Parts: sequence; structure tokens; C-alpha cells
Amino acid sequence: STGGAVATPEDHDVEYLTPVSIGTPEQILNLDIDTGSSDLWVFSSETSRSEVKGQTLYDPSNSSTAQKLEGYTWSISYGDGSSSAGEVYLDTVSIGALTVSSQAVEVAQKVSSEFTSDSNNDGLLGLGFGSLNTVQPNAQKTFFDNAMPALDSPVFTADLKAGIPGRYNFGYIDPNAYTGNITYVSVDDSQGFWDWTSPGYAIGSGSFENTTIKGIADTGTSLLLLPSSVVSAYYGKISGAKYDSTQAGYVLPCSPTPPDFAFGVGDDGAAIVLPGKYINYAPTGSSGTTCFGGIQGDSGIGFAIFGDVALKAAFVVFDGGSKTLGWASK
Ligand SMILES: CCCC[C@H](NC(=O)[C@H](Cc1ccccc1)NC(=O)N1CCOCC1)C(=O)N[C@@H](CC1CCCCC1)C(O)(O)C(F)(F)C(=O)NC
Repeated sequence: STGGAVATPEDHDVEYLTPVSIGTPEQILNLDIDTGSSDLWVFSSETSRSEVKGQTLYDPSNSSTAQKLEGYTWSISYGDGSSSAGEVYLDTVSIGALTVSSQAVEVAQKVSSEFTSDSNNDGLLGLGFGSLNTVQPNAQKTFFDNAMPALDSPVFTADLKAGIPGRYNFGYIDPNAYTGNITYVSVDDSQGFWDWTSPGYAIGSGSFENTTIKGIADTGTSLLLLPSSVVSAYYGKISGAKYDSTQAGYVLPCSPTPPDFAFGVGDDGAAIVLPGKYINYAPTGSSGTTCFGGIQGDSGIGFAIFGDVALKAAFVVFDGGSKTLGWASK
């Protein structure tokens, strides 16, 4: 089997939302597919009213296929400080033509203010490794883990785009979605992430800098978070760019367009090139002359995060069979 659905960007590509069908008859929620976590949780009829502002709610009592996992709970906190918690049901979940008949659907009873204020986001669908799942007393499998045995090929692909809808596909690699070759690299799943190592980077037309960058391919993180040495080398090339402590990040003049940024993939010279305009993440003020940088530091995290700013420049294969990542330009 195969499946897939569109991934529609929210403002500034801060996140991408994908329609997911849950229950019988189907209840369609727009979820943030997140390779950096492994819980599938949704706003629900059980979410405190005061914490809901516009989200679509999954109501298990309206689903003939919902089964409550009595005594099961979950609670998760994310790198940006947001969090949610609740109880667990099993129900039928589909992404396009791909259906998992007994998927753990974690219903939120509480969500932090960041989720309440993100009115288009009805929850998350985690595609990290199973060790990250927070359900107690027994961890639950991700949608991909449940679907894998039935898939034509044990893969899913991310084809996110700048400012327009892209796609997540399951079970196949669309040869029309990328150019050139796909370069596969090994993944260290010991921390539950799609963790890989880039051999280095280049700025604009500059020479390639060989420096090991270990980080995660994370659809749930908006920006490209890199070691401070790389980040200061990049912004050091841009007159007027500076670290702005009030914005808690590097800012730069939106014009002229900043230099491209390339990161290496594999050991035979392949690279993914981010057009400079991707680094103009969003205007910081009303004037529109200063932009918040799409590349920021990874200090305090312990690894780099190849988030949406990086992923939208590539076609990425997440191979659950060989536990590798495939990167291609497009
Ligand atoms: C350590 C730095 C990581 C920060 C990362 N968050 C982010 O990147 C959030 C995502 C967001 C989107 C829309 C609305 C609100 C927030 N964006 C964000 O912090 N910014 C601030 C900088 O400008 C860009 C937007 C994160 O926690 N990602 C989570 C998943 C998000 C959690 C919040 C809701 C959206 C999904 C993650 O799962 O990818 C994770 F791997 F980081 C993680 O925490 N795993 C346990």
C-alpha cells in the first residue's frame, strides 16, 4: 500500500499542516507532521474549553471504531517549551489512501498556551522513532511503524516547499519530485531522532568548509539551527547582520538578498543549497527592512536541527527499513 497528503504552510512556513482522517465516520483534523517526536495527539472533546481557540476537535464518542485504552496517559514537552497531556484511544487513522486500523490517538486534556493560540493546528502526528513515545504504562507505535509492514517500500518522504503546499508520501518515492540523485546517509536512532551527520557547508560561491555537523532532520522545527561557528561565519558575510538579544536571534537587512547556504550530504560532494531568500525568514518590524534569520544557533540543544528552512530546499526520504536518510535537490 501507499498513501500521502498535502502539507500546507502556515505564515512564514512556521509549520506545515496536513489533513488526517480519524475515526468512523471520518473526522478530518489538520495535523503538524513532526519527525522530531513520536506521539500522535489531537485537540479533542476532552480538551479544557478555555484552552481551545478555533481548533477542530476529535470526539471519540462520535466514532464507532474508537476504543479507550483505560488507564493510559501521555504527557509531552517540546524544545520550544510548549506541552500537552491527556488520555489514549485506539482508532482508525488515514493519510490519503493509507489506513492504519488500530492507531493510538492521544487526546489532549490540557495544552499549553502556544497550542491554544495556534488556531489552525489541531495536533501533531509524530514520525520519530518509537523510543520517544510518551504513553504510559506502555509506549505506543507511530503511524509509520504501524503502517510499515503493509507499505510497498518502508519509507516516507517529505517534500516541503517555500510558501506553497508540498507533500508527505508513504510507501513510495515519486521520481518526479526531485532532480539528480538521492544521496543516502546513515541515521543514529539511539536518541529517537532521525539523526545524521553532514560533512560541512559552503556560503554563497565560497569554498566548502569541512566540519562535522551532527543533527536531526526535523519537520516540526521551523528554522535551520546550526553550530555557532557556522552561524557566525554565515552572518559575518552580511553587512548589517547582527545578533539581536531582544529578538533572541540573528537579524539581517532583508535586502539585498543574503548569500545562499549549502550543507553537504555524504562523502562524494553532494550538497543541498538553500537560496538566500530562505534566510529572510520573516520581517521583524513593520518597516520590513530588517528580517529575522532563518539560520540560528543550536547552542544549548546539543545537536543541529535541520528544520523546515532546510527541508524545504530538498526532497527527503526517511527510510525506516535501512534507517537511512535520503537527500535530493529539486
Ligand atoms: C530545540 C528547538 C526546537 C524548537 C521547535 N519549535 C519550533 O521550531 C517552533 C514551531 C512552532 C510552529 C508553529 C507555532 C508554534 C511553534 N517555532 C519556533 O520556535 N519559532 C521561533 C523562531 O522563529 C520561527 C518560529 C520544537 O520544539 N519542535 C518540536 C515540535 C513543535 C512543538 C511546538 C508545536 C509545533 C511542533 C519537535 O518535536 O520538532 C522537537 F524535536 F523539537 C521536540 O521538541 N521533540 C521532542
